[in-house]
Amino acid sequence: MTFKNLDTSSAFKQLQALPASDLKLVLSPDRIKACHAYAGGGLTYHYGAMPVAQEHMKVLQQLSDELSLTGKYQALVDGKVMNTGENRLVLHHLTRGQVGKSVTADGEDKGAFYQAQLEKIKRFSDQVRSGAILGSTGKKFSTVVQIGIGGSDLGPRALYLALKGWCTSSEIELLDAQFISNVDPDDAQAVLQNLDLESTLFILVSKSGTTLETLTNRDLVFQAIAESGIRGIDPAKHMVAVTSKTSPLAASSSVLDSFFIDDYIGGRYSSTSAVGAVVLSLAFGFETFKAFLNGAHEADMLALNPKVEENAALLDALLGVYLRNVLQYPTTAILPYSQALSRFPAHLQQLDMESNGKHVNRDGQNLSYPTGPVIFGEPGTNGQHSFYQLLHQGTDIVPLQFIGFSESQYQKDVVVEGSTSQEKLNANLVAQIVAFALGKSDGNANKQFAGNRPSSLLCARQLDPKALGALLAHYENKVMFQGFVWNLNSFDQEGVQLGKVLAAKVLDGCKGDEVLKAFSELL
Ligand SMILES: O=P(O)(O)OC[C@H]1O[C@](O)(CO)[C@@H](O)[C@@H]1O
Repeated sequence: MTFKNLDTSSAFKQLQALPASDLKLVLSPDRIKACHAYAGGGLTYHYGAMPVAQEHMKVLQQLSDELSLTGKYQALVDGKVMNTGENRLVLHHLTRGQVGKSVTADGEDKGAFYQAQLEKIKRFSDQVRSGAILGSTGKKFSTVVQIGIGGSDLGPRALYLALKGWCTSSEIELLDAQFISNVDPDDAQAVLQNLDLESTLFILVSKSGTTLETLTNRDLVFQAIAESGIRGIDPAKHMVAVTSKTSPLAASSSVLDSFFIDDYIGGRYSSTSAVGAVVLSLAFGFETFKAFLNGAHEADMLALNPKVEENAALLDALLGVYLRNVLQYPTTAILPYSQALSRFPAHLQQLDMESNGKHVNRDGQNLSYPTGPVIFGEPGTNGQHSFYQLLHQGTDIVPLQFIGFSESQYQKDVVVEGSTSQEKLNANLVAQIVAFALGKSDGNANKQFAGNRPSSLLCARQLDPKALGALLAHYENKVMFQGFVWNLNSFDQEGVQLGKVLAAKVLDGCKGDEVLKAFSELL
């Protein structure tokens, strides 16, 4: 398999020569109906409002073939070392099903290892939810609190919020889930002050077992339990750990139980491993979590298809490359028209920017072309009343990714002025796509909308566990394919180390560093 930089690709040179399609001329009902690809879990990717024509699609297929994008995905799931920076396999797909060959590493079958952890999580969550496992003072657990940061927080938190409404309306018994991530002591305090500690189970999540924020928050929790004055409460019976077998946390005796991941699951790709499985199975029950995994696995299987027009994640990735590297747009907005996805853009920020925010290729050589875009987003319609002004009339063009659903989760609605709230929500979504694409001419320049602002849409009937699993996997696979196109390693994160090292130096008295000292005296 050959790895080469994007600027050495002949298909990429052809792509650069193709002018963008003028959306104001090409957007039509036929085009909207024709331009879509199934993404799994009932989710469909629509790209009619992207500035590309049949010639672009032909060249994107050539680019995909020339760079062996699906071949690289196949190699990844077959167990080739794709995290070159850390010399590790990349196995998060295996946490939701077998996509490639069986993979053996560290003397064990990795599929069997993830499956065994999942079965252990099923047994544990069933026992907690049924009351077979109780808190140390005999109370049933009603709240779970995840303590973790980055990938040990953002994905599970976003997914919990995404499915809470669906589970409630499906009459699934819920355990309340809360999250503590920031080392700001006010984050932990805001959660701790409202808890009934006797009926709370804490989930300490750190793959490395060394993340200072997480260990500090664990100690704040232990301190709160010690200071609670509750007779007979045993902190060790109120905490479980999710970590890797090689981490310092693995041997801890101060937890009720431990669940394991390994070095082949990157933090930001860990939502489908024990990192997400424990909290989501406890909160919603294992069956809901399993349905979510099935949605993700379906998307993973679809992503193997070498035909670009039939592979939603690959197509989304390649269209993103066209926007980033040919049209030179530096930003992408993620706009879910679903309140349940309120934290999903925050998860995608880590997924995309920690993966592809790189300036060297997988061999450590400087790249001469732009890589991962800046990602930001908010749920519509709230965003419309905030930053959409710049999106419509600002000097930069920001490509947009809309996410929408025909039906709400709670299915409780009201008709006001002839339409339900869900109809109003989706009317806004549709209106925005068209407003961005077609614009509006006006004699008054202040009221002029230039149009030609590209967008895509991921939509399904309802945000249920399968659709959510497919949505998550769609983005993971998109980011992976873009990393292949840019010839970088999407699976390490050296860029977050320097700040950690300097913070430790500050805590250690700055060690003679005058610049650090001057700044530290400000606070
Ligand atoms: O699970 P851990 O080892 O505590 O790491 C937390 C997070 O820290 C990071 O390494 C970056 O700071 C993320 O990639 C990761 O998700």
